[in-house]
Amino acid sequence: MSRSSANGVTVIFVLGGPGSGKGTQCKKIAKHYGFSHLSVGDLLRVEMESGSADSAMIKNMQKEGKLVPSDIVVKLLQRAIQENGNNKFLIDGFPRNEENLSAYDAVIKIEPKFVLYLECSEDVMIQRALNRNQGREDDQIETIKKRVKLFFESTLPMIEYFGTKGKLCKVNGEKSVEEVFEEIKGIFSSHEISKS
Ligand SMILES: Nc1ncnc2c1ncn2[C@@H]1O[C@H](COP(=O)(O)OP(=O)(O)OP(=O)(O)O)[C@@H](O)[C@H]1O
Ligand SMILES: Nc1ccn([C@@H]2O[C@H](COP(=O)(O)O)[C@@H](O)[C@H]2O)c(=O)n1
Ligand SMILES: [Mg+2]
Repeated sequence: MSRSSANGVTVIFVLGGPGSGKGTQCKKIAKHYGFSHLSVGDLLRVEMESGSADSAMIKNMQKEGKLVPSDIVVKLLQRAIQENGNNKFLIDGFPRNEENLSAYDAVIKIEPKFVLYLECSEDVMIQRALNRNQGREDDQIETIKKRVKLFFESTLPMIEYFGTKGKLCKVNGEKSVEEVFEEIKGIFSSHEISKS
């Protein structure tokens, strides 16, 4: 039995390419529905700045647009969930590939209620990431292109896998922020998740 049904913890995976709006929408969902937003990219950035043994490796992987080994990512995620008093989590930017999902299933084991996918074209992703202006070292054109390529090669097949399991909820991420959020509210309502 999944832990979600065993102890009432709700997890939603939020996926999409770089710049598709995951962070933007997660902040709105968190505020509206009382979820805790765990951005795996942000957890890695915090770990990188902590000066831990993995700092240099994480910095290098992010700069190169590559994925950090799943055991490290899942440990950070597990700690973030355990330290948080909430029982409702949006996991943003995870799982990115099959290895991520296997490590999650082995350690955290909370079946996601559904997977929210923000679909965007490559051109829109690239323009948004380039214009983001948040000082991210990986928001420069060469790295963005690598991240987009990795998304199509490794993450999209995962997203399609969730579709075969009946877990996938896709929204048009190219609409305005408010229009995307309206679509998301419809999805939450159909899963009987109400405003906190
Ligand atoms: N629907 C939208 N329309 C226009 N701009 C948007 C929309 N959603 C997000 N943005 C803008 O696009 C940029 C990227 O958004 P965001 O940081 O939410 O993407 P992300 O999916 O979290 O990307 P990453 O995977 O790189 O962290 C930000 O500058 C944000 O303000
Ligand atoms: N599951 C993950 C998620 C992220 N990373 C690394 O962090 C970078 C930024 O991630 P965003 O979700 O904020 O875009 C990403 O390019 C990877 O280097 C990861 O390794 N594994
Ligand atoms: Mg983000």
